[in-house]
Amino acid sequence: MQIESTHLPEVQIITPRRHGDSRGFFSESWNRKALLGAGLDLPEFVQDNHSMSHQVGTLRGLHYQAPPHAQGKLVRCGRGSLLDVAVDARRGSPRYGRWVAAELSYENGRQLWIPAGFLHGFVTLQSDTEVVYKCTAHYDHASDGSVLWNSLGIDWGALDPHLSDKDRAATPFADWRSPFLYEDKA
Ligand SMILES: Cc1cn([C@H]2C[C@H](O)[C@@H](COP(=O)(O)OP(=O)(O)O[C@H]3O[C@@H](C)C(=O)[C@@H](O)[C@H]3O)O2)c(=O)[nH]c1=O
Repeated sequence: MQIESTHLPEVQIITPRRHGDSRGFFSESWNRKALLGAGLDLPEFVQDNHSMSHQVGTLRGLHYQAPPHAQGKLVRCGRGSLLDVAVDARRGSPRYGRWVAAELSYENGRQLWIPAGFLHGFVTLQSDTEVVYKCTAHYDHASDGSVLWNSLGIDWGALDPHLSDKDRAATPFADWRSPFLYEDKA
């Protein structure tokens, strides 16, 4: 397992080892003990999600659930590829509004760890891309929110993405009052 930091210190890229043989490969896609041993203290996961997007350029995001239902997410790709994006949305954070993007694909096996307090979204780079992710809180419809995908200067590589009605009508980042607060642990 390999752990890479990004320029947002709380967001990390985890790449589990793949044991390949003539049949294909085997991989431990989630191993709490191994991640704890590597210094990553991920909270308990309570829900797994799986989505599939037909079109290249399908964009889902930028999503969050407000506290007390805020979710941390461990995201990976089951089929195809995507650009996965996390945005620091904690008011008072020195990195408020900064974002990181990582390409996750079936081939590269990378996972992105996105803690609570960050917006999450992705755009698909291949047709029929499947995204699978573990969440630290259950879905709560009333706490669910979306920030407008193109209001942060993120380079999505797609100018006219396929969006849900909810995401098309989302609030621009500058007009949005984040429900997240930065707690400096230092
Ligand atoms: C997210 C979610 C949705 N749903 C339902 C609500 C709705 O009828 C249908 C589709 O929901 P959405 O349009 O919100 O799906 P989607 O746009 O894929 O939303 C997801 O996007 C990514 C980027 C995330 O980070 C996720 O947390 C989630 O917000 O599924 C659940 O039942 N449970 C869930 O956990």
